[in-house]
Amino acid sequence: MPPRYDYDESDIRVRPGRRGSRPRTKDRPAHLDAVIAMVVGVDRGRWTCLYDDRTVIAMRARELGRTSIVVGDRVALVGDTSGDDGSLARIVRVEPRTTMLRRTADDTDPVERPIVANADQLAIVTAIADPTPRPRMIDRCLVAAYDAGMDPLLVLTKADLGDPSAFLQEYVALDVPYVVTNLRVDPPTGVDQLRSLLDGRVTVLVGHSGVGKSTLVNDLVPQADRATGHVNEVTGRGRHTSTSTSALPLPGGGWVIDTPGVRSFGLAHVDPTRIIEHFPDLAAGTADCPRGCTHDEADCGLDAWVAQGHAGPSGPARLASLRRLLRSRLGTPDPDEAPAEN
Ligand SMILES: Nc1nc2c(ncn2[C@@H]2O[C@H](COP(=O)(O)OP(=O)(O)OP(=O)(O)O)[C@@H](O)[C@H]2O)c(=O)[nH]1
Ligand SMILES: [Zn+2]
Repeated sequence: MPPRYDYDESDIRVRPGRRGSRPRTKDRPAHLDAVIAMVVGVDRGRWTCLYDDRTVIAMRARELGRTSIVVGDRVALVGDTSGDDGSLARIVRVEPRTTMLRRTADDTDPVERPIVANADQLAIVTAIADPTPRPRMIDRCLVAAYDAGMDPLLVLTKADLGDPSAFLQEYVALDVPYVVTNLRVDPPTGVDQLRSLLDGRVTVLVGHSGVGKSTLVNDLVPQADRATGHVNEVTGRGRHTSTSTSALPLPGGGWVIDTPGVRSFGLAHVDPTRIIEHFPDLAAGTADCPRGCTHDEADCGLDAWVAQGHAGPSGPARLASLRRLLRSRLGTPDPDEAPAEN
């Protein structure tokens, strides 16, 4: 079998170039001299890449058209890869991706927005209080993680503000690993455990503003300097870091990728008939469903199954969450969900 490449739609759509002379995908030069770098930041048409411990700023080659290039992507660079001040390399190719975390603006928006490539873990960061946990947002993130082929991880912050057991009880049936942190004690608790869960992996952090993501990242990556507004040494860009996605190397190996601004996941790209598969605690309960059950209808077998306690104490809430998601996905907006932000 030929290798599968995760080409963007702009690679396969045959459309004449604006001047009619742009090379087609198959005619692209091979760029045998290219080096492979990792994209660690994106800002206004410039990609910050890490190659051989050098931070190289690059632009996108014209021949790539509108191919999306996101943090985590492995890219082929040509031109000036010195990383010297003012130097600019050129991205000529995006390597095949192992995973792609995507979202849409809302549940019916047809435009997919790729967020991060090649990450293998999605850390869903929630505060025990301040701000109040939003279980449906967490369920959405879980669906996004499973759909992207990433392992979810629950990070529950601000343990000084309340008892996490009730919250965790909601997710026991899911078998999702979790860690509880408290940075208001000396020494802070949970951070070492979190560090070991991130070790050697590429983890994307998502969560609402104020849950303590930046504080955690600063703890995990001492030179991260998140959200201070200074030029960031690792990403090399001068923009206020908390407004752009960036990948930071963990001292113990692996990467942590902070995604400020991703407050919600639109899931228009997830096939509604597959959403149930992303609720592993409920999926087994569909055995008694009628053929083609949408799981949001009177005959659905899930009601009885959940009522019998098979999905644990959180079953009813999770079933309600599944149905909200299905309705939203099918175009009935949920008034309680905050609109997604870019
Ligand atoms: N009580 C308590 N507060 C914490 C803890 N960790 C962080 N905070 C505070 O929570 C507030 C928000 O933390 P940030 O790290 O800025 O939160 P964030 O998720 O990065 O928010 P954005 O930058 O807006 O995306 C800050 O005032 C932190 O000091 C904790 O363990 N307990
Ligand atoms: Zn059903």
